[in-house]
Amino acid sequence: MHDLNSSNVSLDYPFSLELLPKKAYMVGGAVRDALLCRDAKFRVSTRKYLDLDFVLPCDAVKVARKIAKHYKAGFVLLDPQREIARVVFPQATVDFAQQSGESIETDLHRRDFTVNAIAYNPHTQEIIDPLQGYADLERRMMRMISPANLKDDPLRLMRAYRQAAQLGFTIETDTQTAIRSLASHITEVAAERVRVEINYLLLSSHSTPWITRAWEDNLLAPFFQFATSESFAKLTAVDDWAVKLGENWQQLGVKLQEYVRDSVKTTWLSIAKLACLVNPDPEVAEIELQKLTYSRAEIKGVTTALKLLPQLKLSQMSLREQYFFFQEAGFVFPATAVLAVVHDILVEAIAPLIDRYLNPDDLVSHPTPLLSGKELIIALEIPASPLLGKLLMEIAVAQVEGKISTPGEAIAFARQLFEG
Ligand SMILES: Nc1ccn([C@@H]2O[C@H](COP(=O)(O)OP(=O)(O)OP(=O)(O)O)[C@@H](O)[C@H]2O)c(=O)n1
Ligand SMILES: [Mg+2]
Repeated sequence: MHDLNSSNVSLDYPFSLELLPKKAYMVGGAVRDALLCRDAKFRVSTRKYLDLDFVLPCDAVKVARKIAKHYKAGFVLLDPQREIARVVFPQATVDFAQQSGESIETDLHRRDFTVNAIAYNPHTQEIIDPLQGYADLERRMMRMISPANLKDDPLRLMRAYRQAAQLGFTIETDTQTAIRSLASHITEVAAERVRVEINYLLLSSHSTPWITRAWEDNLLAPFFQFATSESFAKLTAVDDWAVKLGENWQQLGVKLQEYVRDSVKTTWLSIAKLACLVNPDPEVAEIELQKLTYSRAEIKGVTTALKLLPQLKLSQMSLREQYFFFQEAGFVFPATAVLAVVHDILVEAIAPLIDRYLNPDDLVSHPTPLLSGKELIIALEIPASPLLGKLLMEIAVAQVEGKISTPGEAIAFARQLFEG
């Protein structure tokens, strides 16, 4: 039998196994990945942060509580009814769940895919694999346990594509057929859970063919009603251009990989991709993304990029226009730049803007105010009002245009505007 210990794979548990009852099983992704890891060529992603799942025949919450207490780790009661609790260590999250059904085999039969339905007893090193998940791991295949299980939790329909993408697997033919026929059930799933899967599928270029297939199999149409096959083709263009721009402007490449929202893994590159899938009208896009429970920062990212795109399509921008462009773009600039080239705007046309953005001393993209609002109030003896904001803005523009460069000149310039 396949033995996790017969290999050079070491499973580092974040707690002592002595605290775990004799009849406890590790299940899910951790077992799957550990078995895959035995053969380095299967290894797709190395994980720093562990996510472990244990199934216990009884007292799951009690055991979790005890372990959390022992290590002063975080404790979250996820589901008191079904007895699921989470213990959060600095380098790992461990879920403890009450076994579903009268045996571990029954529990495994209720899961999503065979490769995720392998249990491992860390005390005895016994592997329980009633659905031949190991054989599917060797074939590198996502195979459903049954269509009924997919229907029980239709998010599993999307998990097939996400995990195939992450693991470099294929989806077995009957499974794919079942997914297609059950696709309409995806709308029964909480939007938040769908969003998490979408985000994983937007995260890397490996996933692009898989999100495209998920769309072709009708899993995404309810969420991106305006998307077409061209929209999905653009995702590949985003991946390719991100690499090309990153070669030319390394810092831009780095920024595109930065997270907008860490816990659920949205990068600026994902923002550019989302902008390809939603309606190009920012107001409509906003509604689509709200329904998918994207955060305000994520929605702002997409709508800002969409709003700025038409400006980049125009020829030469004046310094004044560039100043306002950067004011609006802010952090969203890298995503906007990628979106622009994907929409056939020439790299040469936006290169000067990229150079400005990456130069911290550039006044157009990173203005350093000559005067504060307070200083202007004192100098001109005017009250705080919207006019003040306008004057400060005109000072900034005049500075960008090289008309003024000292606080004194700024005051004189503002006085002239104010009095004239
Ligand atoms: N909708 C779901 C979610 C999870 N599971 C089961 O619960 C396990 C753990 O779930 P999760 O941590 O979400 O996924 P993993 O498969 O572990 O994948 P990863 O953590 O790598 O994303 C899965 O392997 C699977 O057995 C399931 O059957 N149906
Ligand atoms: Mg997991």
